[in-house]
Amino acid sequence: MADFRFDIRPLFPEPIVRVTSNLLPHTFRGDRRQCLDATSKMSEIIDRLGELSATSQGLSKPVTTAQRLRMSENQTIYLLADTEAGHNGAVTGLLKVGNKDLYLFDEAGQTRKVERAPSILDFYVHESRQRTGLGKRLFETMLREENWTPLKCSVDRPSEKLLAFFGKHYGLVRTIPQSNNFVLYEGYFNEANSSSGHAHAQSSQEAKNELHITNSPNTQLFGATYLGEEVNHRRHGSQQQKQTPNVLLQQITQISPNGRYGARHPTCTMAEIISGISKVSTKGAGGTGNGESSSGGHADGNNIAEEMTAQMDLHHLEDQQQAHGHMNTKRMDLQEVADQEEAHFIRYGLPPQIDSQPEFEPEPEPLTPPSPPEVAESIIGENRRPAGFHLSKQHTGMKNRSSGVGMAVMPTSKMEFNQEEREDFGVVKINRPPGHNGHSLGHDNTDAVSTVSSGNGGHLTNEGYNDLKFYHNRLW
Ligand SMILES: CC(=O)SCCNC(=O)CCNC(=O)[C@H](O)C(C)(C)COP(=O)(O)OP(=O)(O)OC[C@H]1O[C@@H](n2cnc3c(N)ncnc32)[C@H](O)[C@@H]1OP(=O)(O)O
Repeated sequence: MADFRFDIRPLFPEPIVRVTSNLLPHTFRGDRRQCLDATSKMSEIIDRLGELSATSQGLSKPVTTAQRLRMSENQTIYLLADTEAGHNGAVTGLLKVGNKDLYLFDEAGQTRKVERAPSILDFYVHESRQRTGLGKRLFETMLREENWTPLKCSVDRPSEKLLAFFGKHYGLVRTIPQSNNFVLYEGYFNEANSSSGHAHAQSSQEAKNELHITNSPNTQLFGATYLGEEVNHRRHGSQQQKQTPNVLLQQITQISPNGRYGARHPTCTMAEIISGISKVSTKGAGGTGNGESSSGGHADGNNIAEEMTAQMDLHHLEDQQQAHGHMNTKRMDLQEVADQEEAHFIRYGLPPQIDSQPEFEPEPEPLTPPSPPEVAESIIGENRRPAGFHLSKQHTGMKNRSSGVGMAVMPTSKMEFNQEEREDFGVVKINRPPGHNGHSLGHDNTDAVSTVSSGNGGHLTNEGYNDLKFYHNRLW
């Protein structure tokens, strides 16, 4: 059994506790000092149980760690303890669940995207207590708390023991073949079987949007967005689209890609900054100098500065928390992506697939003291001088290379990628509506003629588009 050098009983006023990203039992009440103590102990418990589970499943690296739970937004761990065991009590089981966006085959072999699918991610009962009903007890508690049914659970690469467990306790035997590592049981897509209504609503939404997807790299990268658009277009015609211009935008938001491409990004990204610049430059359309640009965009510029200051305050707070062992920032850099791929390899012996959505979360950055902040240079017209505030590396993107780049290439309302001809690397057309060639500087789509740069047009391409290289060099 998993016993510890400390008394686990204060952490387990109930035999089963629920732990989320704050690493505290759901029952926890205490002051700051007690909170730190509890998170540290809970981390140790989760790490140990995660290791035991990995060993039991023959994995070389745990799927469950405290650090990963801390970095995840929608995962929950249920821990089962025997407070009577030994001097300090013992922890006997762990069940990690979460919601995943999955591409799944239904019984007819059609691909469906299911958002926030209830998923069983890691399940372990100590060897000395297996087959005594503890697994069922833990699982039933989880079902109650999450308001899930066994049939609606997708199971991430179940072991033989877990398959037997589902068969014995819930009569679930017949699975729907999948191309990824998740196992679903027949009846998963039957709407009548939806317990919480969550999955039901999902299916209706899918049917509405015709979310059958192709296997093309574009679909994998950008999701099924344009299929929905096409269907909408065919069904309702372009008039409908004009009447509801944000329907497509909404689809783009809703049908975001999953896997690492769908990972939440920090709000301060190069794409957003460029987008902010475009807004500013709109005011100075046709202008050629700094004066027009900055005066026109003064209010927006202030807004951006305020926003960045607010974010800076927030992240400064996070930096302080990091120094105290509270790493709540959700960041992912290239090393982390590599780590996740490695974790996937460990679990599956396969390279990760975009739509398999295996259980991997962004690894946190190592616990290091916050680096000295850098002074950011304002990018807004005349305001291009050292800002009156400090930005951390996170704001400048120095440590967020993958996230920043990800956002930079994600289709947003401000960026499009329907290039009609080959262009130089690093050139991004901003807010050029489909079908427009955007060659005219006098065009009313003023975002495409940003005057935020130095005024001589030196940061526009020959064709009048913002040159990403310029912003890249300024910001990164
Ligand atoms: C997504 C994932 O996490 S996959 C990994 C699942 N975890 C593991 O394989 C780790 C090792 N196994 C375990 O930790 C446990 O066996 C669990 C979590 C699967 C089940 O917990 P238990 O406490 O054993 O479950 P519980 O006692 O409620 O139910 C027992 C039933 O589970 C199945 N089961 C449990 N252990 C075994 C086993 N060694 N061999 C075959 N079936 C088993 C059987 O159906 C068993 O019923 P039976 O004893 O009548 O045959």
